[in-house]
Amino acid sequence: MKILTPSQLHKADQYTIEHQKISSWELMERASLAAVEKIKAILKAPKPVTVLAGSGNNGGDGLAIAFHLDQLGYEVEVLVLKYTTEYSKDCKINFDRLQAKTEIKVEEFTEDSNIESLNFKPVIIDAVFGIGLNRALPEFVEKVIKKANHAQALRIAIDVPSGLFLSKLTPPQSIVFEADYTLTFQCPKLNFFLPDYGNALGKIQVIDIGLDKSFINKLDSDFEFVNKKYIDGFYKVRHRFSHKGDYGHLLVAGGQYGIMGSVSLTAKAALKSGVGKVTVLSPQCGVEILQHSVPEAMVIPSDDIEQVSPKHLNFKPSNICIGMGLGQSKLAVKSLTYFIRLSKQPILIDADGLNILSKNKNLFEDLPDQSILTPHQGELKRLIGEWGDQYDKLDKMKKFSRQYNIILVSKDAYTFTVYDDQVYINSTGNSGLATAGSGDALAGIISSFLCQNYSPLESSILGVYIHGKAADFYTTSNSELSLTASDVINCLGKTL
Ligand SMILES: NC(=O)C1=CN([C@@H]2O[C@H](COP(=O)(O)OP(=O)(O)OC[C@H]3O[C@@H](n4cnc5c(N)ncnc54)[C@H](O)[C@@H]3O)[C@@H](O)[C@H]2O)[C@H](O)CC1
Ligand SMILES: [K+]
Repeated sequence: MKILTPSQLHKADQYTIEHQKISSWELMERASLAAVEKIKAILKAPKPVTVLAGSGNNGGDGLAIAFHLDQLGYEVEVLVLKYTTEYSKDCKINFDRLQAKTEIKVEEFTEDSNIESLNFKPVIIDAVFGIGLNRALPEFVEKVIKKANHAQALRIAIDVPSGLFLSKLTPPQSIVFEADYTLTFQCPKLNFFLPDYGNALGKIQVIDIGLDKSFINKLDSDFEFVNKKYIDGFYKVRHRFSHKGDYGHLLVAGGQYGIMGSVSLTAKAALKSGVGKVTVLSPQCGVEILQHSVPEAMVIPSDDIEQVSPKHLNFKPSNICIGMGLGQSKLAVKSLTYFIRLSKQPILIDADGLNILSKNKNLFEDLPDQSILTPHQGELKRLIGEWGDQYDKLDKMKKFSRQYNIILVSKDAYTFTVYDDQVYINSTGNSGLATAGSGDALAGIISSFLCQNYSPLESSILGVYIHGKAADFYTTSNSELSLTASDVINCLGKTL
């Protein structure tokens, strides 16, 4: 799903209005009715609602939502935060409709209003600002939002949590509506996925309001929101008449004394993601552990008891995955160098392998094209250097990926896969993934798809997607904090 900018969305609005021969008010009504359906599903039963409405079209949405909730028997009150002298055309239509057709109490708030008397119902709907916010919130609006954020209420933002900027980064310490749910129209917005105010979004639900698809398809965007529809576009169905040779042979190289679980998780995750065969190059101390923990994997003992060492292989791996538990000793550096130079296919480098790369940048020249690096944020900083703000970080990631022709999987609350100036933002996963071994499992999953003839970019996008999907499956019946990397692996079979 393309991630569009506010100006692209405005253009799509206009095009749709002209080509579907509808009025802007009808488009607003369509959007608002769709939002009401989502609100009903979230609330499950009517609850008293306070609608905070602005005087622009986001406010117009809010007034339409108030009207339709009232028609459904909800107890609704409306607070209009009149931050412009005039209502937008469509907002005014909805304002007049409320006055004419309902008994709803509509209170107009301006900068001279007394905020102390303000109370909220158990559900607060934020329709104050949407994609049109272009400067700091008026002070009186800030005060109302701050009070709403402290109220004992369920908070639902319409289109964008008010106070969040979309066309630039929101200044630190800004007041932003802290939504439990954000119901956003047509596509998510890039700033939703940046850590600065990412927690203000709550659960994001995208509402397709029928903007003209042919127009949207022609729009350029560097950002793709990866959902199931996107995955279905390249996911391969297996054929009955196939054999394990069709699904590749992965070499996993890593582990050291006391950290054998890392490669065990990687090997298991690779097997649970469909690779044909896995061989682990393991320190001698880990051979028995691996034979017990992952009987489906073959094991080659390193020449060293406690660490991996360069090793002549008696088979040609389809792809190599290296780094987890590798350590950063001289021998580890030698091993990484050896396998980077041995591999003619894209190689996946994770964990200590990345830290070694950061300290031996000469190795980048030897990386096969479209190799995959899977750093968490600390490892990313060591790879690409410190960044200023989040936009600077995005630029640095794109530049790094282009400079070395590699796929960069930046693991975070929303994992960004970066290649060829495109950024693929994953839609699955949850906070439970912030747990030991989660990255080892991801490395195995992505490597597994590499061996199954997905392109390195597809392998990365698909691997990140099902890694998060497995975590989401687990947390449908378990808490996020109880999630372990083994749970992710055990749930992989539930993902596609
Ligand atoms: N295709 C869609 O996504 C549709 C979206 N709809 C809704 O329309 C809003 C966007 O409406 P717009 O009037 O452009 O902007 P806002 O309502 O977000 O802002 C109101 C207005 O206020 C002015 N303004 C901006 N910043 C400030 C400020 N800090 N202080 C005072 N005034 C400010 C500016 O002029 C804005 O225009 C979108 O989010 C959806 O909710 C349609 O309903 C359906 C199609
Ligand atoms: K809003």
